[in-house]
Amino acid sequence: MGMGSRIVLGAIADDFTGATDLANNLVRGGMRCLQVIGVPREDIDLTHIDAVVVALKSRSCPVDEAVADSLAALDWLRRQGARQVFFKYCSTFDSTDQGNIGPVADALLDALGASQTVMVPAFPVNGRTVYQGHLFVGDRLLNDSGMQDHPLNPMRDADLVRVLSRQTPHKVGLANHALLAQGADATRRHLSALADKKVRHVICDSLDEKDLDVLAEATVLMPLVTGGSGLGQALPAQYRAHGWLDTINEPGRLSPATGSALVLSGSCSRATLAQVEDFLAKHPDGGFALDPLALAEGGQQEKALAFARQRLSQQAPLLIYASAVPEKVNAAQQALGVARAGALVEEALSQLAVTLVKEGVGRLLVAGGETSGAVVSALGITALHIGEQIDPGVPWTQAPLSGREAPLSMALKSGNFGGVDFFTRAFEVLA
Ligand SMILES: Nc1ncnc2c1ncn2[C@@H]1O[C@H](COP(=O)(O)OP(=O)(O)O)[C@@H](O)[C@H]1O
Ligand SMILES: O=C(O)[C@@H](O)C(=O)COP(=O)(O)O
Repeated sequence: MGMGSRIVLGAIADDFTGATDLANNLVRGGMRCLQVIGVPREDIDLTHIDAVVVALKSRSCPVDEAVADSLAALDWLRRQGARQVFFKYCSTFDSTDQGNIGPVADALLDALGASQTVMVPAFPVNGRTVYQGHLFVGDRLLNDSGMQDHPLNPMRDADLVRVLSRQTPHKVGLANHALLAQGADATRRHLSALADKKVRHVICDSLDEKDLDVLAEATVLMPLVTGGSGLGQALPAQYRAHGWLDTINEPGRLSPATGSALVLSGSCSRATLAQVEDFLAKHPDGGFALDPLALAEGGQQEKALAFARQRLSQQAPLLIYASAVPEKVNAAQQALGVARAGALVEEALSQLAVTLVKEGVGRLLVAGGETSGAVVSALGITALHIGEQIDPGVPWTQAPLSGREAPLSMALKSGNFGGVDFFTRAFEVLA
């Protein structure tokens, strides 16, 4: 551990790739970080670990479940001695009017006996910024960024004070850019003046890393902070300034990667579609396309497995993907239902991962948040050590796996993250 026998930061993330994104930024800030999948049932060794991120699947589930799971994670993290708790949600504030961001934050504040928290979704390097409480993706307001059509959490309002006010009975306030420009002391005074007026949640502007540094300095002593992964990169310097954290050389050091390489993609996000296209342009014979309609008929998964075995025996680059343009996805969803189409793909990719890892795949890249959740669960992985960043928000990770001598190297890519050559460059970073 950092200094003494406790972890410094305990984080609760509402999905798996979001957890990896935060863990990645904590490592970049200089913390040794472990990601656990769900709340650990037994004691785990946290020697030489400064931060633990508990990955939940609480973004789109019913509010009660999200609250209960988050409180269970909080309880476990407090028992590990976490000095500060971080509730990580999406940099596009994915949620509905019922929740889950407001209710989870309220429950965590109550459990911690705290009266106020900040909401800092920004991730500037990936184009997510907040100005006057309004969330932008690149140069578009959130409600004009594509997120208005998200299948589970359509985001049709960019005014986060208004969005959050629909999710909590408590007062919501704003710390705007002009305030942040005055520095950490002025920001702290503003937060405390808002607290006197019973403002429980403060939406924070952030245009760039400088704003995030000010926010980290102003909030380091708060029991609970919430946001995207951007704030996660700024906090470790503050922990060091308080003497809670050693200076760590190579906080993201992993063992050498071994085994063959495989890319599995169940993401249909725009960035992933471009990455699939780029891979196929470079390796025209290297891809196998899955289709939910063919999977439902039976036989396609076996064909994919045979194809994979042949490519792997030649040590050739390999991508198995269900990623498809919206028209194709809609057609499959209309024929099979949204849930069944998704489940067929997730099941097929998970089973392929389990079989192929048993047969020697040791470097596995998975694209898509839900897809990553399904694959990681099917592999029985309970904890991921965080290593080197491939692109902002996506690191290599390593997981011990029974039946495998060396750990499995995995990269879990959130749908909209990563450069166009991600599926090939990721393995060069690892080499
Ligand atoms: N061709 C397809 N037709 C229908 N659904 C699909 C198809 N390909 C993938 N899916 C499903 O779409 C969902 C994509 O979500 P996810 O993996 O979270 O990606 P992202 O991070 O890009 O949102 C998964 O449930 C996946 O199984
Ligand atoms: O904060 C972010 O943008 C990401 O960490 C994240 O949560 C992305 O969600 P998915 O695209 O659903 O993986």
